[in-house]
Amino acid sequence: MNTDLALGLVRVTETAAINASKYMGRGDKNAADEAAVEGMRRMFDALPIRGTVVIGEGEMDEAPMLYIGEVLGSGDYEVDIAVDPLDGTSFVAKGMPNALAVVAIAEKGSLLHAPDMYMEKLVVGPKARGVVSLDVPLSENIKNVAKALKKDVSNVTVVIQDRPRHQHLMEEVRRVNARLKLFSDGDIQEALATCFEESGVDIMIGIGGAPEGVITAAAVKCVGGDFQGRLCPMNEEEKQRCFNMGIKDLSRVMQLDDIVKSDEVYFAATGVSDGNLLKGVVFLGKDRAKTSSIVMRAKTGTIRYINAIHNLSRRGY
Ligand SMILES: O=P(O)(O)OC[C@H]1O[C@](O)(COP(=O)(O)O)[C@@H](O)[C@@H]1O
Ligand SMILES: [Mn+2]
Repeated sequence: MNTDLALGLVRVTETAAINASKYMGRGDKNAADEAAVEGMRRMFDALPIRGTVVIGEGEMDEAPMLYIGEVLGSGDYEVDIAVDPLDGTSFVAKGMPNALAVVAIAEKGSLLHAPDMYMEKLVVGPKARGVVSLDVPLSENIKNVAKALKKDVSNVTVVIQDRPRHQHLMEEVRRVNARLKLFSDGDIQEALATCFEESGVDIMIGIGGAPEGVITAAAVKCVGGDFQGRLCPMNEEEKQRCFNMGIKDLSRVMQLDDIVKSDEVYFAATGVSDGNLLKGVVFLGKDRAKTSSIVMRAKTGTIRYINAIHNLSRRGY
């Protein structure tokens, strides 16, 4: 795969982030999302790839752009694309921190092709790789992670999205006296934090979006952590959609290598509003904006932080 793609991919998330950040605090999550989608799509089309969206903004009938199956790019290098133009749409609408523009691309045929639905996820960092499973109780996973990290269980921190569907998980964390961190939205950023030791979180578990799951898996592969996922169809129609996309066994826990089959995978993210990992977009004077991004490649394990100052009028914003 062309290694220059890393910079090209950052342009995609930078543009999505700048576009979305114009909607900070306007109370309109759809407008923020649409702006991100437009920016992302435009910059994808400038890349020398022929990319197919394998998981993203919904299926063709329900999403005008970046829908599953959409082909992007102006070259012939074939890749799979997983997109979430704006993770944390409600953060942008409310003018809150932690919104990100994110994307992952990988060698053709290597990313999970699935509908835009829910997925159960379990994520840990590199030192706890191989010691957790979605098939065992959370309490057991916590104990195994404590052992792997050489920590007391009471010092292990589990991060969970604050939703009623996760009540039983929260109770289990409390029952074993581990630490619990809740978040309202944006599970990609929270999950990825488990792979950065200084973040102070060790395990992310819970049900969230499947596109976010595939993108998180790509990022986790780049940093050497562990990811497991299981699709959660909510009704017969969603089950049928999975079967139509070739997913036969819905009860099976998918391992990281099932979701991201190749090492030829890149992940890029740009902060829209300030977050744990990245700063948000800052507008400087009349026509400049500063962005902060991360881009990673699994094959080499390189993690790049890229700060950029954009001249908006010259770039045609
Ligand atoms: O809000 P729900 O239905 O619980 O879904 C959880 C999903 O929503 C998010 O919190 C926000 O996603 P969007 O901003 O892309 O809508 C995701 O990070 C998470 O995976
Ligand atoms: Mn999202």
